[in-house]
Formats: sequence, structure tokens, C-alpha cells
Amino acid sequence: MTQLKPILSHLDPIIPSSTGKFKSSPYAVHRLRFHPRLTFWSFLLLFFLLLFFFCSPPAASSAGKRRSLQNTAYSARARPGPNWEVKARNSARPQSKSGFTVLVTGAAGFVGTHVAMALKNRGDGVVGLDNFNNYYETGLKKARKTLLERRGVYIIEGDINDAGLLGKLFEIVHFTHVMHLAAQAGVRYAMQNPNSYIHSNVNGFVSLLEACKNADPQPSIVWASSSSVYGLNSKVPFSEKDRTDQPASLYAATKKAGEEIAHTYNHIYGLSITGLRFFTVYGPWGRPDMAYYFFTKDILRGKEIKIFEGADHATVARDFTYIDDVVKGCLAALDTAKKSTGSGGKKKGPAQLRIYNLGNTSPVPVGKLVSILEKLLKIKAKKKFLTMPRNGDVLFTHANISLARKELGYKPTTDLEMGLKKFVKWYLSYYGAKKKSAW
Ligand SMILES: O=C(O)[C@H]1O[C@H](OP(=O)(O)OP(=O)(O)OC[C@H]2O[C@@H](n3ccc(=O)[nH]c3=O)[C@H](O)[C@@H]2O)[C@H](O)[C@@H](O)[C@@H]1O
Repeated sequence: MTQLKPILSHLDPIIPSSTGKFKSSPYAVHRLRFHPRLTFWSFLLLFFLLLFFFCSPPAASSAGKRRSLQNTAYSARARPGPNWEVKARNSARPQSKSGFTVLVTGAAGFVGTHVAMALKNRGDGVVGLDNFNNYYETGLKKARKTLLERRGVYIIEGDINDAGLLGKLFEIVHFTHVMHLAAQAGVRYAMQNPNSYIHSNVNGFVSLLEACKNADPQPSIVWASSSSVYGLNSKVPFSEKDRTDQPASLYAATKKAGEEIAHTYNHIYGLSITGLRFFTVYGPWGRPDMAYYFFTKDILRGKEIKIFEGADHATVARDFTYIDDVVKGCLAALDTAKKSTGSGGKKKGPAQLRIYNLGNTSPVPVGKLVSILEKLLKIKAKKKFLTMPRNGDVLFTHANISLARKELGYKPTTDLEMGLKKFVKWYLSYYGAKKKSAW
């Protein structure tokens, strides 16, 4: 219980900034000065307001706080629900002695949900952590959470930057592995909200590594880097040995920073760390900010879509990778991860440090992606071709996956046509059943 206090201290209700009622005071004072009867009633009203404010039960104030938190960009002060420790302990229990106990960060995210589900289905103990920020529709995140809860996976509502929460969590559950998927994703959004990338991908990652390094035993860590680290690299296919010092977006720069930070924690503290460079992962329960997802939405609505081209109409292409293939790669990375060598913040010997491409190794032009969607949706898209704005995008990605194939047994099996078919089927049933208005 002694640890509980510092954790709960940041959960104290935020006192409302009193906009409205009290802010209008100059106007009110002016009126009060000239209307004595009104003065009496105003004081009476003020008295009751203050009485209500000071006597209202904590639950009421924290509900108000929760409402205000829903509007924050990062939800850094997201809070776990009641009895979260008990729920986390139960959820963490593997079905057999040889099973893993895995913390999945970003568990209500696209890849996080799929990985958490796959781990649970094979009998591992899983605890999710997610801050449910409003980068995209939180309803979708909540729906993923419901899906996981039905399967017995508990998701703590909390932020990886919350050192107190992480410290407590690692104290009550001895994680064998951490699958770190919480991140600020998206390449182009970095121009609108650069700080969210630093907050999640740099500060958040360090905060998580600090908790892992202090844990006893230290878990092995597998985390999501990105194909975007190859940036302006033009040597294809992209190999893990290629240069990654020319990021084209702040997103890419923060993922590259993550890879360097991973090196440091491996070197100093003996943490076993594996980075996975994901290549444009897509599929059911995907991310609404990604092109395949909002193209589907816009085609269904008859809205124009923009297809980017390089200079002189050069094709823009991506090595689109289906979610199930990526999940297999993630599980293989966890299965082959060696133990961290340190404990309680002290290194005891050299530890494993790995990086792998998880791509499909067959790039597809964005125009082709659109024609597959047109075929599946049986609707002609309203297309507008335009030169790629300087927004962090790169012309193409193409993964060399020989290292992952050799060391993880990674072998993608779903091509874009098949993968999009599964996505469209899911999309139509999800929005068809839940919100026809979303079209
Ligand atoms: O591989 C990765 O590491 C990255 O993959 C995706 O980034 P991206 O490949 O840019 O995926 P989309 O945003 O879905 O874009 C796909 C393609 O569509 C193009 N596009 C996007 C938007 C648009 O309006 N028109 C358009 O032609 C982009 O230029 C790109 O070539 C994810 O959004 C990143 O979070 C992830 O890290």
C-alpha cells in the first residue's frame, strides 16, 4: 500500500478552471455595484455554489476530470480503473508453467490488439496497457478493448510516461516479456503535432525501458520500429544493414531515435531488446488514419481521394504487409528472444540486441491498391492524382526479409488482394452493423 500513494497522487481531481461562472466576474461586479437586490441574490447563489463545490463527493469531481482528460491530446494522465491490480494479476497468469507473461503496450491499437489476442489464444498471460488517446476514433479502440476483454485480456488505461504506474505494475506482475507497440504512429501527422511523437516515441519509450531495467527479473523486450527509418535510402530492397540516417519525417526520426535508445539500454543495463521494422501494416481492425482505410471510407461515400505521385508521375509504392503475417513475426520474435541479463538496474553480462524487417517483400503501387478496392467495393473511385506534398512521405518501401526468414522463420503468405478482401469484409460488417452513418 505504501507504493499506492505516489501513484494515486497524480489522480487527484483537477479543480475546474472556473471558466464561465467565475470568469465573468468583472461584468458581475459591475452589475452588483448598481443593483443591491441582485447583490443579495448573487451572494446567496455564490454561497450555494461554493457549498456544492466543497461538499461534492470525490467521485463527482473525478468524473469531471475524466471528461476533461478525454479531450487532451496525449491522455498522458489516463488512469487505470478500480481494482486494476487484481485484474492485472489475473490477466497475467499463463495457462501453463512454460507460458509467457507479456505486457502489451498499445494493446487497444491495431497491431497491439491482434498480438495480444494471438498470445492469449495460445495460452500466454497478457496484460494490456493503452492510453486511449484521441489521435483517431476512440470508439474503435474501445471496441478492440471489448474484444480482448471477452477473451480475458485486461487492458489498463494508462500511459507509458506514467513512471509511477509502470513501477507498480512491474512490482505486482513479473513480466517475462514486453511487447511494446504503444506509439504515436502516422508519417504525415508529425507535421501537425510534432510533440506527440516526442512524447510517445521518445519519452514514453525511455520511461518504459526505465521500468524494464529496474524490474527484477528484467523482461525481454520486443518493440515496433518502422520501415520509415530507411528514409531517403534508395538501395532496394531495404536491408537491415542499409543506412538509416536520413529520415524523411519526424516520425521516422523518433523511430530511429528509439533504435539508438534501445542500443543504450541494452549496452548499459543488459536488457534483451528486439526491434521490428514494420512495413505499412494493414488489415481488419486497422488504423483509420492509413490510406487503405480512409480510401475505403471515401470511395463508399463517393468522396474524392488523392493519389500521390512522384516527380514526372513517378509511381509511389508500398510494401503493404498483412496483419496476420506481422503477428506471426511478432510472436516469433518473442519466442526467440533471449533473457535479459541484468536485474534491478544492474547489468550482469552482454545481452541480445536485434533488429528485423517485417515486410511483405513485394511493393504495390498506391494506384493498384485503389483499383483493388474499387473491385472489392464495386464502386469507381473519384481519383485525383497529385504530386506528393513534402509531408514526410517517401516514394517507395521494399523489405528484404531474409534475416527475419532465417532467424525468426518469418514467411508472409498474404498478398494485397487477399488481405484487402479480408479488410473490406471486416470494414463493411463493423461499420454496417455499428454505424451506417460513418459511410
Ligand atoms: O511502414 C511504416 O513504417 C509506416 O507505414 C504507414 O505509413 P505509410 O506507408 O505512409 O502508410 P499510409 O499512410 O497508409 O500511406 C500509404 C501510401 O498511400 C499514399 N497516400 C496517402 C494518403 C493519401 O491521401 N494519398 C496517398 O496516395 C502514401 O504516400 C503512401 O505511399 C503507417 O502509417 C506508419 O505508422 C508506419 O510506421
